[in-house]
Amino acid sequence: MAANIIDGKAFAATVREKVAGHVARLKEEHDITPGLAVVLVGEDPASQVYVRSKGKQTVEAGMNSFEHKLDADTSEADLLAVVDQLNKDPAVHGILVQLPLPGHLNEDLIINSIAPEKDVDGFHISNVGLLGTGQKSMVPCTPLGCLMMLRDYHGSLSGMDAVVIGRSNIVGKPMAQLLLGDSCTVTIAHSRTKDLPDVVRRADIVVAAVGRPEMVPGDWIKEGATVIDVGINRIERDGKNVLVGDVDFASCAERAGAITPVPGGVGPMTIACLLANTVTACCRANGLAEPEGLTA
Ligand SMILES: NC(=O)C1=CN([C@@H]2O[C@H](COP(=O)(O)OP(=O)(O)OC[C@H]3O[C@@H](n4cnc5c(N)ncnc54)[C@H](OP(=O)(O)O)[C@@H]3O)[C@@H](O)[C@H]2O)C=CC1
Ligand SMILES: Nc1nc(=O)c2c([nH]1)NC[C@@H]1CN(c3ccc(C(=O)N[C@@H](CCC(=O)O)C(=O)O)cc3)C=[N+]21
Repeated sequence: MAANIIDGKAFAATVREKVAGHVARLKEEHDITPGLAVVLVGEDPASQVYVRSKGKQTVEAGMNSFEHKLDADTSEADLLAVVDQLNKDPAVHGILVQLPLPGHLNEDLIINSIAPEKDVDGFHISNVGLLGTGQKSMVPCTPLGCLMMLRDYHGSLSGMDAVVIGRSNIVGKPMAQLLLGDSCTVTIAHSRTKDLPDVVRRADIVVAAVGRPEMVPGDWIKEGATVIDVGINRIERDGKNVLVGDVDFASCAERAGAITPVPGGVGPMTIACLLANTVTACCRANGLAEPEGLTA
């Protein structure tokens, strides 16, 4: 079987269009412009690329973008002060602190200092708890983007067997919560999982979020399964720098029913969902009805 390619890039463009529509309506009817603040500590080149692309797309959607670039040796107290200032700023509806942070900074402490209602990454413990108990929260962008593509492709996910490979707080765990919320039977696999190939072979839905280039080969994939590749790995191939996912695309596409490519799959959806979360946060902050179809 040759898999259907799930075009995350095109899907993300439709999400951004919806976002832009809501932004225009907020301006026209309420004189409100949603604002997203991104805090980048240090000069990690990949982070800089991502932050730039996010800022550009925020402005293209009609929103305000605020960028705070801090030195790699910024103290915890100084970073907390920046977050505090953004928490208090009424023009800022969403705050994202780019991860990973330099080693001397306590990530949990910093993330939990963000006002939960402005935490558009959905990483604050309050949002994690709300998501885990099925209450209204801010939903992490990458898992939300994956869920949107899965729902769009399958309609209902109810009763499907899903395997999430990876148990990080930013991707694996919230992804598993969302799939559970949609009534999948969910398995979370990780580096200590016994017989990963066997676990993956049972899955109707495979979400790979490992950070190991092309780790999942096609012969682990059940015929007709849906494969969502979250991995973003820069490797050198034939003397060139290329971007590959956590699954071996060519062999997985031979067996899967549908698969997301890298680049052009989950990545663009992540940024689109960040914009969507910012609009959602802005509506909630102003007591306005939330846009439909932009949250989980
Ligand atoms: N497209 C996008 O928008 C985004 C992409 N990413 C990408 O997704 C990938 C995962 O990111 P993230 O969750 O932050 O990564 P982490 O490094 O935080 O987590 C990786 C997970 O994979 C597990 N793992 C590692 N090796 C194996 C193995 N051999 N078999 C099974 N499981 C294994 C680890 O297990 P254990 O817990 O036991 O160590 C861990 O739970 C990366 O490539 C990252 O770049 C991340 C965020 C957004
Ligand atoms: N607080 C925080 N929130 C995040 O959401 C967050 C983060 N920190 N740190 C880093 C990871 C990674 N991440 C990506 C987003 C988009 C692409 C993306 O758009 N990728 C393009 C390719 C881009 C390229 O060519 O490099 C694609 O897959 O098509 C990739 C990776 C968000 N992250």
